[in-house]
Amino acid sequence: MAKIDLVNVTKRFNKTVALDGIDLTIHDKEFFVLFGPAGAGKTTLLKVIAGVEFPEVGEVRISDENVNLVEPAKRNISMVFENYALYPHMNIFDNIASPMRSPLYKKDEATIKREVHKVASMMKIDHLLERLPSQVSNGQRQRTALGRALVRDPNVFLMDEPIAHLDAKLRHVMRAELKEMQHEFSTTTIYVTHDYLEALSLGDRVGIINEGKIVQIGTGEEVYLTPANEFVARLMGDPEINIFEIDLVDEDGVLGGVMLGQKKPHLIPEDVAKVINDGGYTKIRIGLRGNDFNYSFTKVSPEYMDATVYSVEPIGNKTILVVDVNGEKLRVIAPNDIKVELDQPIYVNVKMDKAMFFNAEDGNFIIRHNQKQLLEVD
Ligand SMILES: Nc1ncnc2c1ncn2[C@@H]1O[C@H](COP(=O)(O)OP(=O)(O)OP(=O)(O)O)[C@@H](O)[C@H]1O
Repeated sequence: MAKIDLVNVTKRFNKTVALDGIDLTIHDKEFFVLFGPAGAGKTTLLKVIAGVEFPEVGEVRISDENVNLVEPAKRNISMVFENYALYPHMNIFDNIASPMRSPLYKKDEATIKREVHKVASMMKIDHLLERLPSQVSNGQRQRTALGRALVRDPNVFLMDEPIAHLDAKLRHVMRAELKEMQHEFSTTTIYVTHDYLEALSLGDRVGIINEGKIVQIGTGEEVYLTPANEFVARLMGDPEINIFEIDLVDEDGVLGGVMLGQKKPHLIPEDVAKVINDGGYTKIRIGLRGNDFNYSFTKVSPEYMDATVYSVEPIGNKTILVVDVNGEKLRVIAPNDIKVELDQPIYVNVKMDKAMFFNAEDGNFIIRHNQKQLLEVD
């Protein structure tokens, strides 16, 4: 049982502010994903919770107790890093058992045997217990490291990109397994990643961190569908979301947006128009993900904009088309069997009902169509 509170936590390394006044509560038994770009402060945040870095300002509380002065070994926190350090001379069983043989958390051998087998079966490595780390695969080594961290029954489980170095296929498998195991953990977990798919699929909630500050906290759906600002929108998704300016035009009380060098405005959905009008926003940018376009090789209607194919990048089960609309390059997702030539004419229309509207002044999210209903859907 452990709830974690960070209260105004600031950590500097000389002139670098790694954590800048972080206020954050992780609920008991929550699987919380910390997501952000390189250098954002993710690892430092874990280290402050583990007690291996000390914040200059602020408080770390575990289960409502201030642990600032509690040394790392006494916090009963397990950490798994990308570079799992297994003992090379010990077999998998002894590696997993090692925390339970340490003086601080010592258990009797019968308990150790039971716990190692339980965890090993959860990790699907129970047939490998006699082998040395050098005799198992990368993925199995990683599972051993996860098992070793789990076996101690820690109050808190900190994982720093534990599967980042695995190849894409194995990462996919491990991601699915971690999700399955999540229910069995029942241990408050903070999981660091810079892979947005991992963030979206694993977390009860996702916290997005940038330059030492928490930018947004929400469920995967919330941060994907309603990112707090353009920065979060750009982080979430591959290919990156398209964000460009539109000029608002009011024709007899109906709000439209002129975009991408077109003459005719696109109609802005009524619920969005109301929020934009009520908020007095004048400079707007819209965000559209790769799926939020229709395209055709014939001009099916006047709304379709003239474009040309700028580049074609097949990636597995889809193709990313970069199309040029009046000099603006848009990333559009197409099926992987699409037949297309460079510089070929193409006609593109935007799905305004999918567009996210941002305030161009500060990059903050304003609204999208049907927002409330979208977030209510399970
Ligand atoms: N021991 C240290 N000494 C000096 N600067 C440090 C130290 N540890 C971290 N930093 C700096 O603090 C900032 C945050 O680093 P941190 O490792 O927490 O980022 P991160 O989000 O985990 O990045 P990554 O995804 O690249 O691992 C960075 O600018 C980093 O260079």
